[in-house]
Amino acid sequence: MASLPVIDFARWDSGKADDRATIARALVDACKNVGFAYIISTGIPQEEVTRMFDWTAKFFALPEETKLLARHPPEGWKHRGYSRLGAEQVIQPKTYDSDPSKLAALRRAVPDLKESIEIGLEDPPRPALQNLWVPEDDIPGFRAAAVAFYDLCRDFQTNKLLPAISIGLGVDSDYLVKYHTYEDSQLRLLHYPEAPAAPFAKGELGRVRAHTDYGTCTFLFQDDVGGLEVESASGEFVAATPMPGAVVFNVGDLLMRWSNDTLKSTKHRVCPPPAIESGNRHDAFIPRRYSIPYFIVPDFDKEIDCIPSCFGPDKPKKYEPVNAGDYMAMRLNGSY
Ligand SMILES: O=C(O)CCC(=O)C(=O)O
Ligand SMILES: [Fe+2]
Repeated sequence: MASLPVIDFARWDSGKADDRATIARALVDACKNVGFAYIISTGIPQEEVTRMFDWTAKFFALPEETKLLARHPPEGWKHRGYSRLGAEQVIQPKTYDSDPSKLAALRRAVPDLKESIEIGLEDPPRPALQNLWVPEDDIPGFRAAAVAFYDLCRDFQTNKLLPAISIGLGVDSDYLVKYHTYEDSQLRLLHYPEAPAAPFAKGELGRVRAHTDYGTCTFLFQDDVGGLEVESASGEFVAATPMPGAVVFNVGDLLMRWSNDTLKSTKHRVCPPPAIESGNRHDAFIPRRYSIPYFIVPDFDKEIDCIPSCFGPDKPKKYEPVNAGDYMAMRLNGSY
């Protein structure tokens, strides 16, 4: 049995209200009870996913100095471009009010060994969020392929996923879509390199430490290596084993707040898979892994106040309204 609920979007395309309501209910139940699900039949063709993994491998195989031509800016909120090994450290502080040196100490604690490139909308309204690309000649076709894949993800976001969550919460089907109109959402290509196993076994290095995602929600493509784990209600981490053809979906902190804690943003982490013994030639090593998450984030100028169906006389609002951009900047700036 799958470790997470499986939500099948196949019948969404029938266009019938009752088919859509059934999917919406199952998805929102998963968001309330688990905060995570596998989604199948997204409509994103599997050949395109495979092709994007091929591009991902090709991109990370470029020399470091080439990748650094698209270097991520030092400010975490300008979340575009290439972060080399160690540049970004996902942290989960109890509070963000504390002094910056405490955040820096958390980032250093058990460094995550990964590199990534963040891709957003081409020609965004805010120049600070312009995509950063390596020169076309260094990897011809990569930019067009990444932009086309971003558009496939955005299409699933706008025409299926956000409407389903809205319907499941009992608000208009375009309620959430209206907050995500000019796209601060971001596609991330991630590479966890092959590495000697010993520092991982000793706890000196990790892949991604336990955290919750920041924004509205995330869906993720993973290869067949494994390592993603999701915290269960009893506090144990359970493997989100790769399921061919499925994306792993999860609720982010902003949607949890927005829904007055009706929907759950659940902790997850990436652990190294079992080490591979390679005979006498080398020490044991952990295999490389690629993953491709797509983070759905509201337009930065939108005010996020409790979703109307999520509060009432017996369920008062728990949170003040917050500006989406201020909220995301607080979280993203802590990671760099
Ligand atoms: O690579 C993965 O499977 C998960 C990555 C993740 O949780 C994140 O980037 O927020
Ligand atoms: Fe995450």
